Amino acid sequence: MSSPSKATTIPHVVKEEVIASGKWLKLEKTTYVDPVGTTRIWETTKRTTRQTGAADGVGIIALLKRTLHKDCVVMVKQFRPPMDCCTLEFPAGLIDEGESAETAALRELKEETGYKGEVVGVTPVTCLDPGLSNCTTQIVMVNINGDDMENTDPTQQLGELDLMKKEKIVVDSKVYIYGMGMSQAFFKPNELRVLKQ
Ligand SMILES: Nc1nc(=O)[nH]c2c1ncn2[C@H]1C[C@H](O)[C@@H](COP(=O)(O)OP(=O)(O)O)O1
Repeated sequence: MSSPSKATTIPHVVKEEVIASGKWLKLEKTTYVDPVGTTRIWETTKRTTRQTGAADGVGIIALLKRTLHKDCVVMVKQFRPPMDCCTLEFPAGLIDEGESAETAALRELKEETGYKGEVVGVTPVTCLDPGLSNCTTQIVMVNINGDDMENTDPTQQLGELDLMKKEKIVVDSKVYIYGMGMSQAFFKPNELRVLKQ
């Protein structure tokens, strides 16, 4: 006997109301219709800085390439006020108005690490924490020629917050997942065929 079928509908947002707003973020009450046709409420955070048509920011996977060295993935350790500790992250930042993801990536990489890079790839717009926020990012792949004179003694241009010292470090989930993917591809490539391609 087949089970009674539930009515299905295309889920969609009906209304977005701002509950609180600051300089960088706002909290909204999102009224939406779920897949079975029930009207519900979701609490949503959004950035106030979003530019039309673009992702909010970029994340940068930068490979430092030097003669006679293994390639290194460049990461940044910085104090993050919402976490009240330092985090280990890929270099990242918000896209400025009128800026492309590629330009933002090279600018942020220079600011946060001192390295001058070359873009070799960029993802489509991806979401970051969709149960919490509509925040989006594009991941930009960058190569750094570490033999270039410009990249032999890189100097960071960090803000005040980045220089604060704290012991505890939380690893960004993107870094962790990247590490697990690399580990899987290297040590157990046959267990997940998609990683072999
Ligand atoms: N949620 C935020 N709250 C703040 O009080 N300030 C914030 C938020 N998000 C961004 N910013 C400020 C902090 C920096 O001065 C600029 C640039 O940020 P971004 O490009 O994201 O750089 P990183 O923080 O290094 O990723 O905006």
